[in-house]
Amino acid sequence: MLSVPDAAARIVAAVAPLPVAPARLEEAVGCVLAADVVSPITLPRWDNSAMDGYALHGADVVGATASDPRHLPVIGSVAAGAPVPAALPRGAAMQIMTGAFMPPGADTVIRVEDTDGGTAQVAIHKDRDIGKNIRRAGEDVREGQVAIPAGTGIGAAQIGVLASIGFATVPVHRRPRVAILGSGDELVELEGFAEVLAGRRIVSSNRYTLEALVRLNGGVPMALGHAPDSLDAVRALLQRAVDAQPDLIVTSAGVSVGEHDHTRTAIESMGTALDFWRVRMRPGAPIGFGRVAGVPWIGLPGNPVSAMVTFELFVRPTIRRMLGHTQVHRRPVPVVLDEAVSIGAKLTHFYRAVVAPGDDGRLHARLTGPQGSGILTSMSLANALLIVPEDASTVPAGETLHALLLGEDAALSERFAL
Ligand SMILES: Nc1nc2c(c(=O)[nH]1)N[C@H]1C(S)=C(S)[C@@H](COP(=O)(O)OP(=O)(O)OC[C@H]3O[C@@H](n4cnc5c(N)ncnc54)[C@H](O)[C@@H]3O)O[C@H]1N2
Ligand code: MOO
Repeated sequence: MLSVPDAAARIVAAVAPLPVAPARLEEAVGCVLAADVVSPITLPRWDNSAMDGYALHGADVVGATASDPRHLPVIGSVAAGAPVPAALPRGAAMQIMTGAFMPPGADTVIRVEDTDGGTAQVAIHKDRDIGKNIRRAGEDVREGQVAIPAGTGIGAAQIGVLASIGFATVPVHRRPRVAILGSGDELVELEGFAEVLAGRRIVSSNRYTLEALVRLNGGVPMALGHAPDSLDAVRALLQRAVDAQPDLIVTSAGVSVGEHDHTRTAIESMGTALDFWRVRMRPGAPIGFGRVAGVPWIGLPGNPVSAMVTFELFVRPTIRRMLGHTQVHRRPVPVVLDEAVSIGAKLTHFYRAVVAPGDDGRLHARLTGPQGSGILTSMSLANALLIVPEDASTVPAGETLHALLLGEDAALSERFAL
């Protein structure tokens, strides 16, 4: 049985970033830039005002105070979007709005709060901002400069930069199309909820969690439903998945040792050997990896928590690698245990936990409650997976272990990672 890091490394090494294609800027969020983006323009393009106020020559208002203001004639007004104004002579002021061109000659904008007056005459009663409140041409980006380097993940800020320098499309690695399929006679999708009410079936929640996880991580989910528990049906569904030409096939269930666990057998019967099956972890031990008709396949266990945990550890990094990310794994953060934890088997355990900063400035962890791998609410309450090493039978409260932060709280990792 492989360790978790070895298994993850093996899967990630077996895939590569997908081919590069232009994406519409609006659709590029979550992708990775495949080439340096060189700015065709300088930004800001011209010196402009950072404040609403009066443009003037600083030398004209030296020493201005509320009790000893400087009075200047206002010779015009310039708004954002208006043409470049006339030059400003000494001894005069021009009303100016945030973002408007600076009139040539002016070296200062005094904000409106530090003035009294209007459109004909202005009294300046503070000289604190002499030489200030001007956004200089080129202070953001310069023409010919790499505005965003290849390999950068595209978030909202990158979208903003790319838009402001005129990129309507950007070169990115194509998003992986991920086929999601399940198996089990007990399953229905939501349309069949009456069967659940009648006590005969359960909802195939994995179909929904895996689809959401694929989407959240930048892939394109293709939910292909589930097959009944027969080798032929599982094989037929796998063939449908292959025919849909995905970049990755993710199955849930059918990888354990039960009489109805057909996924592995089906895969093997389709002419491909498994690369590995089983990892020294709980939940999720029966995870498998291989290829079906050349398409990488990750076989997740059916238990809903196991499917989610193994997705985080194995599928997410695979999607990220295909998207072109270099940092594909979550970075473990040290956490202080607020309760003792113990493990039953010599396997690395991933416990659902709530992690939050404590008064000591460190992250603290407590479990979400019962940890059965069918208890999906334990996952919905958690913002982290607590990693309990296989050689630690009991770890007392107060000790430090590591955790993987999930979802929105993953951003905390950067602050607390070692
Ligand atoms: N004798 C043994 N039995 C089991 C072992 C073992 O080592 N020896 N391992 C257990 C562990 S751990 C896991 S995890 C499961 C893995 O089972 P499979 O991946 O083969 O999945 P199934 O047996 O079909 O289902 C397990 C469980 O999950 C539910 N399920 C399946 N698909 C879905 C879905 N799409 N949505 C929601 N829930 C689903 C299914 O109803 C079962 O309750 O095996 C243990 N057994
Ligand atoms: O490994 Mo199973 O995934 O514990 O529930």
